[in-house]
Amino acid sequence: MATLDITGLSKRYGSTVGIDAVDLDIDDGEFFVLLGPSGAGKTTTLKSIAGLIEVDAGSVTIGGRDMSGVEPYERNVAMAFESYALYPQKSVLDNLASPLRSGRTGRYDDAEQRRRVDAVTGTLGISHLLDRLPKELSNGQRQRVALGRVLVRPADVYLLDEPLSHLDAKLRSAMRAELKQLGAVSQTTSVYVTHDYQEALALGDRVGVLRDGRIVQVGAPEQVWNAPADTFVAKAFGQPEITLLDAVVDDGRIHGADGAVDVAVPPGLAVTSGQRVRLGLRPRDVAVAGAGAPPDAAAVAGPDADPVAGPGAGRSAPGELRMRGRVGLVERLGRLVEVSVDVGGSTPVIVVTSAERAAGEGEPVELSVPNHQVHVFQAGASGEETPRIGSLAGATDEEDRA
Ligand SMILES: Nc1ncnc2c1ncn2[C@@H]1O[C@H](COP(=O)(O)OP(=O)(O)OP(=O)(O)O)[C@@H](O)[C@H]1O
Repeated sequence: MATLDITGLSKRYGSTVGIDAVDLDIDDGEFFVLLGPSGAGKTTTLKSIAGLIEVDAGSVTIGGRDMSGVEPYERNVAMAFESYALYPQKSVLDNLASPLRSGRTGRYDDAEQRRRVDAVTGTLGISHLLDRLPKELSNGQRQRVALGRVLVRPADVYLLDEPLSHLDAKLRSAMRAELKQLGAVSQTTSVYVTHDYQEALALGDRVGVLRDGRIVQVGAPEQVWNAPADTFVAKAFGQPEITLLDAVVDDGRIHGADGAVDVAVPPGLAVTSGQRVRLGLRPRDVAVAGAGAPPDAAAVAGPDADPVAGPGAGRSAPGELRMRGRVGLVERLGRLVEVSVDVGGSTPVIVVTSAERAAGEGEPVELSVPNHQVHVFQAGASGEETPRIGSLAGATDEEDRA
């Protein structure tokens, strides 16, 4: 059990930035997830903590002890790599027990060894494989044995690098649910690397998002989900990606998507007249109010409004943003469908909805999004990531940013 503090950690490989001034304070017993795309610096961070690479600057402190100059095997960290290293000539049981037999991390009699091995193999679903050799295992089974080898022995910190990446989706989600329940994991400070946002949200006590070697945001899963620090984080969480609509602030209102969006600036949102912004709408937060006239169209848009007038601003009900549009592409995703709705402007709004609620291609629809789920970001050049300013929920805006 130990805290893990990382300060100003930097590592270059020639001219390539591995990590750049990474700071993290991880609590004793915390399960911390590092999320980022390929090449973001996740593995470099883990290897730096383990002492497997020499960093250019910064420090790693485990349990209050500075690790500068401390050899990897003296750091009392256990690391599981995505590429699993197992002894090819040893059985699964012997592979799992070998960290307990080395004597480096304490002495365990046969009964204790067996108890520890049983605890991890039960959770990892590999109890029936104990007599096999690594070459007699599938990749997913091999990966679980490699993870078991790490978790079988007590350590101050577990470093887990995409340890479930070779499992199919179903097994992976079952396994991640159980992984955190495992006594050793729940009690040990752990850093878990993934590029799968669902895994990060499901597992992390907190999540740190890495981009180009830098930490962009650290927070509890609901914080990074509800208040992404910038468009990069917003895009990293959610599939399909968040839609970003260009808009502009004018005379106390936000106008966008060629008139489809017209909404008052909520109190507390720090924007000024003339400022360009981006409105972020997550596909699962957007509801299709109905094809053609929604049942409550008269109440929402007034008796004179034409609900099938095509793209244009729906009058927003209190608490939500409404937009009219026309359905473009409809793509089935099993029970759900992904619908692309042209609301005017150059960017379609992507909606994920149930097949029953989806309108057909070409049909007019009205979309609605709760105001607190409409994220407002600064505008930027194409491809540029920009910070979040807040949301359209005036009342909860301060809370969102806290
Ligand atoms: N040994 C090395 N030599 C040169 N460049 C390296 C080396 N290891 C990593 N890099 C570079 O450093 C950057 C960060 O790599 P790192 O492996 O930490 O990323 P990652 O987030 O773990 O990626 P992935 O998800 O693909 O494993 C990348 O640009 C990578 O190409």
